[in-house]
Amino acid sequence: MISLNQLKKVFTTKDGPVTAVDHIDLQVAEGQIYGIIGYSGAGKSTLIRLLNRLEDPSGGNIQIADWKMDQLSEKELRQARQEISMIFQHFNLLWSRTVRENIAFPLEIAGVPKEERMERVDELIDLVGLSGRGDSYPSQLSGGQKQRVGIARALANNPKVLLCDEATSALDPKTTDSILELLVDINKKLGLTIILITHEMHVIRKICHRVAVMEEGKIVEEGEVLEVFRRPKEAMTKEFVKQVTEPEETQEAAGELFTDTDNHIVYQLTFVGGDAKKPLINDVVKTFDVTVNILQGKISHTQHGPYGSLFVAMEGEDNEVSKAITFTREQGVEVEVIYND
Ligand SMILES: Nc1ncnc2c1ncn2[C@@H]1O[C@H](COP(=O)(O)OP(=O)(O)OP(=O)(O)O)[C@@H](O)[C@H]1O
Repeated sequence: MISLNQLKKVFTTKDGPVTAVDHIDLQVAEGQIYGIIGYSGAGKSTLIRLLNRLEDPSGGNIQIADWKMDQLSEKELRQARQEISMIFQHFNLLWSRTVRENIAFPLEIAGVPKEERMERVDELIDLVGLSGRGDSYPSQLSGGQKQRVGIARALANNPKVLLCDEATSALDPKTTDSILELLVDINKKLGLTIILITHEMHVIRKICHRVAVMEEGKIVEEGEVLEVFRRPKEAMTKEFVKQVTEPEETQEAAGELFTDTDNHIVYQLTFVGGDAKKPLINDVVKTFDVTVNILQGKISHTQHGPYGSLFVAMEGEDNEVSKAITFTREQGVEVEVIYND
């Protein structure tokens, strides 16, 4: 659905040129929820704004559905933008218009007759869970409800692609989850391709099928979400994965627990998919002469199945511990030493 080839954006500033997007190649399949994660300044917003040509590229190509986005006339761009919608961090609603009128706005621009427009608006209000709020003004809505209006408006013209620019960053965690669930719901119901940018790994973990990690305008790592969680390669990716697994807290806890004894090693075991359901610790202590102390464990759900992280301290003769670790790895579980006093 989306193909980027050597995409580049350089801004000219008074301090000289700034390369915000640096020769990016990217493919997104139809129906995918694709996440782009990076810290502030990585170039995410510029990249997403290039996709619908809110920014003009300095080089490279952008293909979305049948549109060669970098080569369109003004008229073609207007047509293409009906197929490529966007939602924003601060919703960008029209404050003097009701919910119904906000959602109807893109239909008015597209010249949809009034009766058809009203029917479509009612459908969209139902789809995003805003029944009964059609006559409210944005100022009378919560943040989550405002974003629901943004989503309904973005879906009005039956787009093929939805771009989400930090769409949940202004929302509290519970509201964030409900908006993410709505995005998954419309992805499934409508087969819509969704690209979202975020600085929160929780958002990627919860709804994305694939993820790209951005740093200094480049994509430094890309892959299926579960695979990236299981084996993050780049330092930047490992930092983002930590946002979900919380090893800092665990390291602190391990330090506290084991200051007075010696020879303790804390391991992080990472399970994905079906591995998360195996009674692995039970098998380890039955098979090898080791004791295992569980410090912290967590299973989270991703779009491709469960992802689990378990922090354990293991004690025993070196030989037995080493055999237990080899056995664990043979079960498809990643093992990493995170604390060794
Ligand atoms: N219009 C502009 N003019 C000049 N420089 C810009 C412009 N827009 C972005 N930049 C620069 O491009 C780089 C990437 O910015 P961008 O906003 O795309 O990053 P980001 O990852 O989205 O970060 P944030 O989440 O803070 O917006 C930054 O160095 C930024 O200062």
